Amino acid sequence: MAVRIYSLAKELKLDSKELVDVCARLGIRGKGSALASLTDEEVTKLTEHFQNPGPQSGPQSKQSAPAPERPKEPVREGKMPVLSTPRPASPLAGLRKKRLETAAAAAAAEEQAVDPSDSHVEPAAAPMEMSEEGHGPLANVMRRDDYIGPGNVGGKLPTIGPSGKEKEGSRESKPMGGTAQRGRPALKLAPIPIAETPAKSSTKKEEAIQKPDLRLPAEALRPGKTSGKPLTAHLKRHEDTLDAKRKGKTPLTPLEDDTPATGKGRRGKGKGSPGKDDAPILGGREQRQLSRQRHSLKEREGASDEYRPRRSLRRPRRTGVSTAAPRKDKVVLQLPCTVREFSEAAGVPASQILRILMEEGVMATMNALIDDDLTELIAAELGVNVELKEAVSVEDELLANIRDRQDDESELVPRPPVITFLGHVDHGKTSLLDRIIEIDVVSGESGGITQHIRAYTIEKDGKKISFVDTPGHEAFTEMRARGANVTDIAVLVVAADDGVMPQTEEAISHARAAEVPIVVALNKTDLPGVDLNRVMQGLSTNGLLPSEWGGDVEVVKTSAITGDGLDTLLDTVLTVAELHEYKANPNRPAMGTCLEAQQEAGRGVVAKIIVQNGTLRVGDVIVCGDAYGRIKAMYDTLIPEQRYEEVGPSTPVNVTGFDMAPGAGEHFYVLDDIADARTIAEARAESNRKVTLSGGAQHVTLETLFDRLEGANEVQTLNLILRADVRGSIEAIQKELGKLDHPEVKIKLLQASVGGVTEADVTLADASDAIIIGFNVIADENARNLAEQRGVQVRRYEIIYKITEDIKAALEGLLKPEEREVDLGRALVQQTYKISRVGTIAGCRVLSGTIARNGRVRIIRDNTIIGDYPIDTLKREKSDAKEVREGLECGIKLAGYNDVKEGDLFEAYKVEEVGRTFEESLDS
Ligand SMILES: Nc1nc2c(ncn2[C@@H]2O[C@H](COP(=O)(O)OP(=O)(O)OP(=O)(O)O)[C@@H](O)[C@H]2O)c(=O)[nH]1
Repeated sequence: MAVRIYSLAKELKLDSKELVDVCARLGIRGKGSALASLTDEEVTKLTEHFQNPGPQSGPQSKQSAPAPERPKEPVREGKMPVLSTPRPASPLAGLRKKRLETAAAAAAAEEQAVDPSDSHVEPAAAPMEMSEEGHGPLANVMRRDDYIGPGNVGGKLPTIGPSGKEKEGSRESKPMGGTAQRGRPALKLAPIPIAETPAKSSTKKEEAIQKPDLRLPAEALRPGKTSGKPLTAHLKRHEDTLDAKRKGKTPLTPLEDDTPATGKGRRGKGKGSPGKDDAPILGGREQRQLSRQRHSLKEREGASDEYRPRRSLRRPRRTGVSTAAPRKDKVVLQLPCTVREFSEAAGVPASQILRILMEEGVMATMNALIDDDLTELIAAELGVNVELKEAVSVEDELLANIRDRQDDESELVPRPPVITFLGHVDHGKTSLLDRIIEIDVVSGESGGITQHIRAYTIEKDGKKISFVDTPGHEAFTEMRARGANVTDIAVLVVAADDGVMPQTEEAISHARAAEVPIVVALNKTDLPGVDLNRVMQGLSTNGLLPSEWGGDVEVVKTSAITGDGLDTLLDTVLTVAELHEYKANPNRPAMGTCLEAQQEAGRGVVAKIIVQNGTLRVGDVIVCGDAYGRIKAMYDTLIPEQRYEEVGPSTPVNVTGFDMAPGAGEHFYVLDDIADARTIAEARAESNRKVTLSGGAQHVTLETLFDRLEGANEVQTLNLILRADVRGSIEAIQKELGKLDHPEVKIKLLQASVGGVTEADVTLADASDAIIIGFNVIADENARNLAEQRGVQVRRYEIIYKITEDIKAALEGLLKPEEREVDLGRALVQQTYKISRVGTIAGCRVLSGTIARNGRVRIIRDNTIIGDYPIDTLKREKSDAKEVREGLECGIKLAGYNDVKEGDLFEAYKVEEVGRTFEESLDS
C-alpha cells in the first residue's frame, strides 16, 4: 500500500524533508515533496536504510559531497523571525576553488564519517565563511543530513536556533536530537570537506551548520517603546566581543575555544552550538544562561583571569544608547508652539522643558502652548538656537505664490497710468474729470458732492489713462491704510479762489506718504479776480514749489468750465507717466484692488475693481477680502451695457460674481481652484468675526487717550476731524486749538469743514485713528451707525471753550507724570545690631518728621551722602510699623545695605508721581 512520505517520516520520527533527501540519495526518484507516495518496496528500502545505514551511506556520501543535488537552502520553519545570512543558490567561483582544494581531504573525512564514534571534521568553518563572505556554495556541498551521527546528541541548546525554539516538524532540530536520542543509527553519508578544521564533536558540527540562521530573541525584535534598544545592545555586545577578541581577552566562542568539548549535558551542547559570531547575537535569557554555563565551566577548568564572563553578561546601559531624536543646536519653530512641538523639534525631553517651565513658575502640560518669550527662555536654558517663525495662515499658503511672484523684465509691457484726483471739497475735482471724459456726472450728484469712487479709462492721442475719482481723499486714505495704493500719479486740485485749504494739505501729505508724484491742477482760473500768486505761495509753503518758480512741481492752470488747460494737464500727466515707465505683465493671473462694491437688484453684487497686474477674464476664480466667487460678467465703468471678456492692467471694471460685497481697498487675486478661494474667504471671515467678538478695533477717545498713549516715548499726537456749522466757527476753534500746542503733545487737525458729520468723516477717522468733533452739527444716521460699528468717537459741542477744555484735559493725561521726591523726616543711628541671616539693624531715633516703611533713605555720614536705599523693615518695639514719628525710637533695616554705623544720619523720603498741568508743562 502506498505510503506518503510525511507519514513514513512521522513513523520514523524524521523530518519529511529529510526523508525526501534520503530518498534522493537512495535513488528513489520522483519524491520531491512530503506528499509523494512511496511504494512498499521503497518503504522497505528506506526502512532498511535507516536500520542499516552503513553499507549505503558510504558510496552515497562520496557522490553527494562533491556534487550536491539540492540546489538551494531549504526553507526553515518556525515562528520566530529570522535574520539569516544570505545563501546564494549558485556556487561562487571563490568557494568552488576552495572546495576543490579541500577535495583531497574528502577521503579521509569519509573514513571519519563512517566511524560513528569518531568526531568527524568540524564543518562549521564552511558556514562561517558563508556568513562572513556572503557566499553559500558550501551549503550545497555540505548538507546537514550528511553529518548526522551518534555524536550529535540532541537536546536543548542554549542558543537561538531550532533546537530550543522551533516547533515540531522543524527538520533541523528533529533529526539532530530526536534520532540520536532514540538510538537510531547515525548516518554518515558525506565526507567532510574541510579537513583542516580541528576535529570536534558531532554536536559542534551540527550546530555549526545552523549558525548562519541568526535568530534574534523576541525582545530584540519586539516593537514598542523598547524598540531598537535590544538590537542595538546586541550589536554593541557584538562589537564588544570583537574588540575583546582583537585584544585576545575573550576567546569564548566555541570555534575558537580550545577547551575540549565534554559532550555532556547542556554545557557540551552549548559549547558546540553557535558559530563564532553567534555569541553576541544571543537573546537576553539565552545569553545569560550560556554565560553562566561558560563561567562555571571556566571556573571548573581553572580559567585564567582573561575570562570575563561578566563582560558578556553586561546589560546594555539604558543611558548608553539614546533612542531620542538627536539634540539640535538650531531649531526653527512656528509660533505658537506646544511643549511637545518644542521637545520634538529640539530633540530635548519634554520633561526637561516642563522642569524649566516649573522653575519659572509656569505649570504646563505637554500640549500647553508656549509664547515666544517662554520659547526663547527655554531655548536659552537649553542652549539651543531658536528661530521663531510666524504662523503660516491658509491664506499665506495659498496666496504666497501669487503674491510673491516676481515678473521677469521680459514679460513686462507698458501700462496706462492710474491718476487720482485729490483736493479740498468743491475745488472742482469731479468737474475737471467730467470735462476730460466729456460726460456730465457732477450735475447728477446729490448735493454736488461725490458720493462714490468713480474710475474711468480714457484715450488721449492713442494713449490710455485711467482715472480714479474719490469722494474727498478719505477713500484714498482708507485704501492706503489697507495697503492698497492704486494710484500712480496724484492730481491735486486747488481752486484758484480758495487756495490751499486744510483738505488740500491733507491730500498733499497723503500723496507724499503714498510716494506718488503730484501734479497740481490750479482750477477755476476762469473766475475773475483770482490771485494765482497767493495760491502758488500756499503751495510753496506746503513743500510744492511750482516749476515756474524754479521748483519741480508742475502746476497747470485749468478751468473745468471753459476747458482751458485740460489738454496741458493730460499731456503733463502722460509725460510724468512716461518718465516713470509704469509696466505690468498681462500674461499672468490678475490681481488688483476693489474700489467699491454694492448689492444691486437683479445683478447681485457689483464690485468696481481695478486690475493692477495680469489679465482678468470672465470665468476666473477670484477672492477679495472675505468675498469670493467666479467672474460672471465684466462691464465698462462708463458704459454699463459694454461687456468685456477680459481686461488688462490699469483697467477699472465693474464685475459680478462675488458671493458678497468685498470691502473697498481689499486686494483681489485670481486662483485656480474655487475651493481654495472659498477656504481663504472663510478663514478671513472667521478672523474678522474673532476681531468683532473681541470688541473690534478700538479707536482713540478723549477718555482713553491717556491710557492708549501712556508709556510711549515719542511725541504724542492727537488726530482730530472737525465739523462745524460755519466757517467762522472752524477758524475760532482752530485758533483755540493752536494755543494747546506743546512739545510733547501735538494736535493734528486732519480735516476741518462745514457741515454735519458724514460717513466719509468716520471712514477717515477710522483710517487715521482720529476723534471727530462736531461743533453745532450732528452726525447723520449712517455716520452714527458707522462710527458705532468702527468704534470712532464723535463728540458734540456747542461752546468753543468746552472743546479746548476737554482736549486740554486729555492732553494733560497724555503728559508724562513728573517724579517728585517728598522729604519725610530724619533719623539718627544710635546703635547697630548684627543679626545673622538678617543683617544689620540700625537702632534709630527719629529727629524730625516721620520715617515711613515704604520710603527710602539717604545715608549721610560726615556730611556726605554715602548711599540711597529703600527701607526693608521698620520696627517699633519689636513690632512692624508703617511709620514712626518724631521723637520715637525705631529699628530700621535697609534693603541691600548692612554697613550702617552709629552716628549715621538717615534722611527719609518718598517718590511721588505728579501729573503735570498743561500750563506747568509749558512753564517747565
Ligand atoms: N467757475 C468754475 N467753477 C467750477 C470749476 N470747476 C468746478 N466748478 C464748480 O465748483 C463746484 C464744485 O465742483 P465739484 O466738481 O463738485 O467739486 P469737487 O471737488 O468734485 O467736490 P466733491 O465732489 O465734493 O469733492 C461745482 O459747482 C462746479 O460747477 C471751474 O473750473 N470754474
